[in-house]
Amino acid sequence: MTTPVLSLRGLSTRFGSNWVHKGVDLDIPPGEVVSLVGGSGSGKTTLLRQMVGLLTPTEGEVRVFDEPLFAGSREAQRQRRRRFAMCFQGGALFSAFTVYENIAFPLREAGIATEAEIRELVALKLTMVELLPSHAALMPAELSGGMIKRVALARALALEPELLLLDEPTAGLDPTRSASFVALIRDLQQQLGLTVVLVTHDLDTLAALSSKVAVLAERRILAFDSLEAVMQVDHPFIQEFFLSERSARALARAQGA
Ligand SMILES: Nc1ncnc2c1ncn2[C@@H]1O[C@H](COP(=O)(O)OP(=O)(O)OP(=O)(O)O)[C@@H](O)[C@H]1O
Repeated sequence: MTTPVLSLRGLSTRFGSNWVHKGVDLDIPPGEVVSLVGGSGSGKTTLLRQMVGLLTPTEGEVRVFDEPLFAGSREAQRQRRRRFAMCFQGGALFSAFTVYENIAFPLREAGIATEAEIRELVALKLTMVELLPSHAALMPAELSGGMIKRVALARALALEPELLLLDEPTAGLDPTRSASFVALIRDLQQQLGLTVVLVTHDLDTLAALSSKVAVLAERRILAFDSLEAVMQVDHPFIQEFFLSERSARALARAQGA
């Protein structure tokens, strides 16, 4: 069996007396695009934050690239950290930095490139996300919602990660901008051979991107399979989420695309 890029093993999360996750197990093989869905408050964002080490689960283990997330020396952890990146909902750009400085930030922090190389890499990433060289000088406050997401994606791709995590990548975008951002993610995923985990409420995004869907319900991963297979699972959340009239329309649109 292929070694998973990301594994969650017996992961449980408690906030005060509230258990959000209880025994979450999930293995994500390389090259998959996995959409994580679940009801509001089911703990999707929390799980994403645990996957990148921003939060520590109460119990259980997160493994990336076949090693515990926090295994080894500080340097080993830094090396591992460079192999994955997360795009936060809303972009989380540094508001006092230009677009250029935002994208250059991870490269500077990693200390692996000269200023001339950084200039070249930033230009390359801007092209990758279909922005113009002139956008480099803009401040985040001067950007549209779609541009913010593209800059956040360029910054996440700066160190050429193998694993990309996206929290609600199309939230707040109108349908046209959402479709074009989804197409960009799909193209980059294929070009770069990325493994992607995304949290989304948006069925158009889910249907257009996912090779697999993981359903978080009853505090665990209730189903993990292709969209078609997951839709067959007889569970109230799944039936409501995928088989409502609105969902059927979105899925039909995606299949016709
Ligand atoms: N730092 C925290 N302290 C206490 N409770 C928290 C904390 N972070 C999250 N929670 C709680 O954990 C639960 C899961 O939150 P989370 O944001 O992960 O859910 P979600 O599935 O992403 O929700 P949504 O779809 O509404 O964004 C919620 O009940 C939330 O209130």
